[in-house]
Amino acid sequence: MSESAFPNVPKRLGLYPVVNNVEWIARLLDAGVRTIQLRIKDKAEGDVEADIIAAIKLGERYNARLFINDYWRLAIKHHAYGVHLGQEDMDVANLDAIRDAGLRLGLSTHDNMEMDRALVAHPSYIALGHVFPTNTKQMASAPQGLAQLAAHIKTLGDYPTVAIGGISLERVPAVLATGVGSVAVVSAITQAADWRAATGQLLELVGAGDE
Ligand SMILES: Cc1ncc(COP(=O)(O)OP(=O)(O)O)c(N)n1
Ligand SMILES: Cc1nc(C(=O)O)sc1CCOP(=O)(O)O
Ligand SMILES: [Mg+2]
Repeated sequence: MSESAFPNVPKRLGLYPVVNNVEWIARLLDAGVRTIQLRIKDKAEGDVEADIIAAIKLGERYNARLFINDYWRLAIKHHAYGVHLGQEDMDVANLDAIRDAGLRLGLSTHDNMEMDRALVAHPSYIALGHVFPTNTKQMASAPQGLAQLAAHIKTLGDYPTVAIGGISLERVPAVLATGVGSVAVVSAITQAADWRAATGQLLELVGAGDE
């Protein structure tokens, strides 16, 4: 792995919905979201390529920061803003190819060891999870909680950071108090009784991120 850094992202990426289809990307960009992730799981590349192309086009139209989860080859091929990868993904992805193509990279971390490993790659941002229990994804580790999150944010200093996992609207103020630059959510939006109202309230609290 080379020692060069990935392209910068703003320190504050703001509200960061993680969604599993293009319809959500379209509605959330229209609602004012400017950092977003397309997270489709466990499909063949040929079955997701059209959705990835459509999501990237939407991201460009709204001048938004669209990250593609997992499908790094397609993200490179179609010039996405960025890619999000987990620790296991790092074992198989070609990080040099992602960086050489000029894409930003976000990496997941869940503890000190994973943070150290991620930092060696000099990603554009570090995601820290899961903060609270979550029903959206089966996690191998325990929730890290707010105190551990705050300690990690302090260690990371000026590095762009994203908190994820079990973050509800009610929990956002405490999460922001750790100094984290971005709040990633799935169910707080996609399972909300009124997604538009939830997104508006979340944007009000977290912001859409810096330019
Ligand atoms: C912003 C953000 N943080 C963490 C993750 C989780 O990524 P990963 O560990 O690779 O797990 P999957 O999402 O691929 O199941 C994420 N997607 N986004
Ligand atoms: C996709 C994902 N990754 C996590 C991590 O900790 O790496 S937690 C998570 C799911 C987050 O969903 P919700 O906002 O509904 O809890
Ligand atoms: Mg992954």
